[in-house]
Amino acid sequence: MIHTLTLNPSVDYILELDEIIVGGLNRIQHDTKFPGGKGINVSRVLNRMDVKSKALGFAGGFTGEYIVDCLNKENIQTDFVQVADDTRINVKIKTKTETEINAKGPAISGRNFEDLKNKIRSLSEDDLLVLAGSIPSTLPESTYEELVRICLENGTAFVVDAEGELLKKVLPYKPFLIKPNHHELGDLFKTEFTSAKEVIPYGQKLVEMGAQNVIVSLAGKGAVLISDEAAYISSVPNGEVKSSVGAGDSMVAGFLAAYEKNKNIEKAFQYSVASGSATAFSLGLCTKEKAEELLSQVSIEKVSLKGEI
Ligand SMILES: Nc1ncnc2c1ncn2[C@@H]1O[C@H](COP(=O)(O)OP(=O)(O)OP(=O)(O)O)[C@@H](O)[C@H]1O
Ligand SMILES: O=P(O)(O)OC[C@@]1(O)O[C@H](CO)[C@@H](O)[C@@H]1O
Repeated sequence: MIHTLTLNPSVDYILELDEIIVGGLNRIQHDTKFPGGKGINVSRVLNRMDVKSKALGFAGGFTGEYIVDCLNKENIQTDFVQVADDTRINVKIKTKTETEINAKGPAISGRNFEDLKNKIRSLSEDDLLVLAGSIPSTLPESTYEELVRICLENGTAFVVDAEGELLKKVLPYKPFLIKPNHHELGDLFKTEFTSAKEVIPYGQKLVEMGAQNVIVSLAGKGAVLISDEAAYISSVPNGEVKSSVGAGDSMVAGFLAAYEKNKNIEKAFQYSVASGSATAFSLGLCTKEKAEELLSQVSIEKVSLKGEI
């Protein structure tokens, strides 16, 4: 079974207004809240795609209760370690552009972390763990590495969607999939990208460092999948972006949902991009119907890594 791990979940509070006046009183036209955090978004999209998963992580206080309650109401199984402080609230401000204010998250005690590790220890080779998002500031940057070592011992495949050192440190353990966006990839290699093609050699470096499959998203400019056999460049559908919060997580969920059905990397990538765009074109996460409606607009070009196209 797929398990998602959100060490730093959030209540996402989405505020819509024409413009924001810094230093002034702003009245909101529309506001919504969602249970958020990257792993939780993956579980919610998987559920909409009829794939069962269990959401793990740390949750505390009234915000933690809200998240667990929302997930359970959606029939998503949860097994969170209860922590003393409140789960964070992240503010997403949607004007003509999108501004995100992500909080730090609660303190995690040594006991909390031990309890979480015991839950990861109970996974087997029939399970897959998705480790996604930032970690609370009281945990060290080796946290994901420590957890994927447990996965390796138990034969549990894993997927990582994280930034910087958190991501770099898990590569030698051979993640099945990683999904940096082009900014995160650029930060890793101290460079910038303007097109999908430019990303390929850097994706190949991540494959050499251990990743089995690398998806790099470039928002409206497309996406790339690189493995040790080939690279695929994808177009993205045209549409109006309503909120891109969770678009990357929807790509991970879409990829896993499709791969579980057909074991075909190229088709799973196409479904992944359609899912990402379906979320970008929605306020909140995509539905299966919306993702499938966009599928025919996602064209995939295979790029052989041995030279020919
Ligand atoms: N302007 C757009 N037009 C079409 N699709 C888009 C657009 N912006 C984002 N998407 C879809 O969302 C996917 C993920 O976008 P992006 O590269 O912003 O990922 P991310 O930064 O990981 O997302 P997140 O906001 O979840 O952190 C893209 O691959 C694409 O499918
Ligand atoms: O602070 P992190 O953990 O990097 O990201 C958290 C977050 O921005 O990611 C999700 C969208 O991908 C949101 O639901 C959530 O607020």
